[in-house]
Amino acid sequence: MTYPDTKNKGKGESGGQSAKLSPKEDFSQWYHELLMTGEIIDNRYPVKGMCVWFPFGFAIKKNVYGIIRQLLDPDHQETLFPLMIPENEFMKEAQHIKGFEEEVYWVTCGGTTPLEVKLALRPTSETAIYPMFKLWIRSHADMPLRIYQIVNTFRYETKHTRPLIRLREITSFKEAHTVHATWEEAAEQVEVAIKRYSEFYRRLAIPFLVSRRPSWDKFPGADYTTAIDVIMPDGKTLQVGTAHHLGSTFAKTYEITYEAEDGEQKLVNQTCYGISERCIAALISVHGDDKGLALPWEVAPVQVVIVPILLGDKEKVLEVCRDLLRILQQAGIRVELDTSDERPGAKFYKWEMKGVPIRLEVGPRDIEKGVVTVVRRDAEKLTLPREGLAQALVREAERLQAALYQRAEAFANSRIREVASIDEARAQTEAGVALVPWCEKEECGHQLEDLVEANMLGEPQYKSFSPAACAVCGKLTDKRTYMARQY
Ligand SMILES: Nc1ncnc2c1ncn2[C@@H]1O[C@H](COS(=O)(=O)NC(=O)[C@@H](N)CS)[C@@H](O)[C@H]1O
Ligand SMILES: [Zn+2]
Repeated sequence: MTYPDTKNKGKGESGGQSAKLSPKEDFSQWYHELLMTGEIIDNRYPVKGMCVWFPFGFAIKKNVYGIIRQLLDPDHQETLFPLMIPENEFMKEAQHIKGFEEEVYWVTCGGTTPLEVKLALRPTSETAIYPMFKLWIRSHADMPLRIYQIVNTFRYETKHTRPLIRLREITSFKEAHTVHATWEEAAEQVEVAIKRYSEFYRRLAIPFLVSRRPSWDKFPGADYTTAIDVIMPDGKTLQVGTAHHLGSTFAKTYEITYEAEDGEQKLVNQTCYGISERCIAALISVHGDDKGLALPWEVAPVQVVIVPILLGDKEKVLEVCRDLLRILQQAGIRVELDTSDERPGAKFYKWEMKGVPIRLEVGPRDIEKGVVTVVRRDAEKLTLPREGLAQALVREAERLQAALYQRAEAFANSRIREVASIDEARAQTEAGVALVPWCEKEECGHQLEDLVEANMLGEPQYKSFSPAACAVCGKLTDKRTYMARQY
């Protein structure tokens, strides 16, 4: 399948390569162009905030979400709830929790027949799932209950929409919902969720921040929200995962109780935690460079591409390449042999742009010496013997993983700085994250956001700090908040 616009896009008139776009120079243009030329997302669908997955992008997503399933399946059960939520159930949330009534889409008729009861398209599924939890939970024995689903959800976003980042149809919304007998057990589950998300982003070689959101920015109906944020190439942050302690708020609204030992009905405690395709936006943005995508081995649809250098005895070169293809396939590696009639240089450009972790070049001289030229996407070039090549490539893949993480970590660390004053925080959040002393009083928090003109990501988790003066009121505090501009 060819996508005419993507093939020609990215090349100048001469068919050469376009002026190299760099994520650090002009992130937004680089990002939008790469989604097209990298055949990830086609943003030309005629509904605002709704996009099409190209097959290559979809293959990346399948591998990425395969990791999420691997991390959740040992102690969660995957399931599926309906897309549409009856108004009476949805409005319970709107009355009690005032979360999503401004973001929800409604279905009001079937064909030409008006519906008795309007149906909401799930913006997230608490109001679809929790009436069923009321039926499912009877006693202690039914808990802990841990389910998740990976579905599309719909939010009438009024801010600027952006592919993968701010959508009106979120196509790959992984939402987990858990039920516990006590508040403490639910709190433990929030920690488990953050640990699984941390493992997930580490396997994508993506560094991240973990913060407790300020009370005014938690999930509607939650006791607290812990969020995972990634620093994007332009220094703004992207919220790529959230875990919410819901206490018994939804249990009250949906009357979810269990019979305790003493025979009385007790309200349950709940959590929910979600990741969307923003994780793909982070993967593309954090590792991408002026050559295009750079994909970690574990999620790359094509892990190794073989480019024959057709000089001298062409048939011999092709025969050796086909042999290599078979050996690597048998070793379980996702490998392609590019026998198209483009010049090798154009092939190098194409496969680098698509983020292929390792390229093999095989020419007559390599064959003479029984070796292969190996080019890792982070530009490491080496020569390896054909003997034992598959194992050697897996080792190179591990080195690439470490190199990608180190490159990303160095960038992220360069964009975080501890500051003491509001002016320093303003300067730092122009294109980065400021770590600001904050006494945790709400009015100081609101003043901080107003005067710094950036968002509070909240209190860094798993870190402690020495006393410093709150940047607003001067009170000594060992508390800090991250601040940044957010997508
Ligand atoms: N419009 C959107 N487009 C893409 N991703 C989004 C959008 N809105 C939220 N997300 C992502 O989805 C994650 C979960 O959304 S949420 O509102 O924070 N949490 C919930 O909906 C809870 N029910 C947990 S599943 C967010 O952390 C964010 O990464
Ligand atoms: Zn203060």
